[in-house]
Amino acid sequence: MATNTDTTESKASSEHAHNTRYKGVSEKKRKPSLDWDDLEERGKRRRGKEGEKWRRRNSVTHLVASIYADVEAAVETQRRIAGQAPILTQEERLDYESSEDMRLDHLREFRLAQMFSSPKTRNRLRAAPVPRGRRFDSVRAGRDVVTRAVVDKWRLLNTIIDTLGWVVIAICLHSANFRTRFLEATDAVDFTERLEKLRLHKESIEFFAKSRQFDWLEVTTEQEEQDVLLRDLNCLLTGTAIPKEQEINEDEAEDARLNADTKIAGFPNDGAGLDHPHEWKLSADGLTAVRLTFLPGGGRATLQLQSNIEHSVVLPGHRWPDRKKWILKEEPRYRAEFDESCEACNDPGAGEGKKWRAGCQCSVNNLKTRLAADGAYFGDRVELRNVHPILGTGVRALQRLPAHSLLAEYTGEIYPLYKTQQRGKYKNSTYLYCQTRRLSNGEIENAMNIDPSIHGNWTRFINHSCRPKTDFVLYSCGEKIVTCVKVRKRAIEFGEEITIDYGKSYFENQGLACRCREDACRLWNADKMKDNRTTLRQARQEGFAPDWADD
Ligand SMILES: C[S@@+](CC[C@H](N)C(=O)[O-])C[C@H]1O[C@@H](n2cnc3c(N)ncnc32)[C@H](O)[C@@H]1O
Repeated sequence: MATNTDTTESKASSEHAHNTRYKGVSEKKRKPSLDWDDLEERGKRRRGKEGEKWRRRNSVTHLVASIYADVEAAVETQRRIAGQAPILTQEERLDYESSEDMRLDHLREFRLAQMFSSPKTRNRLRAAPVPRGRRFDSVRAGRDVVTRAVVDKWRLLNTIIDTLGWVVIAICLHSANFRTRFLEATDAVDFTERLEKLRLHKESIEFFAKSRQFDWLEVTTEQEEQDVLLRDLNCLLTGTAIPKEQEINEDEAEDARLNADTKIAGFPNDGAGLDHPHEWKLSADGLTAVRLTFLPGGGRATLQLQSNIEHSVVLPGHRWPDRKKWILKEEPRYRAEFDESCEACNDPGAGEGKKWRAGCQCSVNNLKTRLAADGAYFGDRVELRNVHPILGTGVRALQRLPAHSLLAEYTGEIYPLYKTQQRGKYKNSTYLYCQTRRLSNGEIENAMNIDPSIHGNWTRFINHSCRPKTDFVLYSCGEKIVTCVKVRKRAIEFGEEITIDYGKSYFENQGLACRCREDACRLWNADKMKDNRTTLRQARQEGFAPDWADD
């Protein structure tokens, strides 16, 4: 995330590089230093004739002219664009697919890949009208000569940059999928449809890239900036991979967070000074990102930052009424007695009764890999965004999340049930989830609270819907039983809000009326107190009463 500190640091380092470059050159003769935001800002600020001139100077045609200075590149580019050679031969494609480049690209192309491969999009494309400015060429297919439309790549590139702006195009260029699709576009409509999707999610793309600190932010001077952009545009036009693409190494990033842990017992991120992308949310208009906070209950409570933790934590010091019965004294979630194997590795554990021991140390990540048919990683590619003035923060999918996939553990602080009856920080948290336990006689009982008010992950921001897209599910995993969020029988598409069913009692206990706006909404007037009850009139005025509702 480009936090304030990051921005200040990158600005400082940018200034340093700028000063080194122009050492001994008078202030007047120095070119101003730029960062990506400035570049974009300058374009926006310039209006009228001056703006027109600026845009022309910075237009892709101008940049592409420089690309053409390199004759070899130009020949190659023209050859490919003119369709005289296939854009990628079968062999080249196979090469690419098995290469390191593809692996590195994978992390960048998360949303584009899904966006581009949606069958819905493809069907709509087929039905789309023929655009103006379409050209044709002929290719031999067996004995036949087939006439097909080809798109003017320059014009297409100009349109893309006009639509997305420099910052977002600079990010998109780092997606191998985006580059391949651009080269493959044989029809302007083909790309226009995709471009529209990109435009709609422009801020999300920028937010995602910035919050993961993609390397295009590291360029320091105007010259370097143009060089990088030219290089990347050249890669786009010639169908080659961007050299030295930055690998976003999730493991390393996670290690950094975990190592800084130890300062405050139990909570991996505290004191780390490193912000996790899911500790930030985008405003409704997508123009700003703010750090997430929570105001705990209790008299002297102060606003606290919400931090991201990968796994739930049971802090020592709580008095657990049934602790005597536990096999592992510090772990209320221990997978004993359940007669269930670990769902990640099938380990059944060994021994009986009080002697029973789990034999594996699997984590929810092992579970995810095991359950995802193709080993894909789900769960991190989401964004937190202000979805509604009343609902507040919600979660949007930034990739297609297949039906039945396990998304993430519902993480938080684990403490005994009675704590919520006490005054102070545990009272009435709106994020509270009650994990259940199956007794040996088969009955289910409420077992413990998971409270992500301060320490949790993105799942705590999932809003309720009476037609939910996910469920809370208990899994046996490693030594424990963990609560996870799992997609229901319909896949969640890119850009959709992820929702879950909180249950009727949640709304009744909170004295809250549901505002999910679903036709099937059953809780639009679930407020607990009669005198605080939402009337049909109110609900209609606010637009969240279902059509069939009767007061
Ligand atoms: C677990 S939090 C979800 C994240 C929350 N929107 C936020 O901004 O932190 C639950 C709270 O979100 C709001 N909320 C979520 N879904 C809702 C719904 N369908 N109707 C009304 N309020 C809802 C309520 O204020 C609820 O107490």
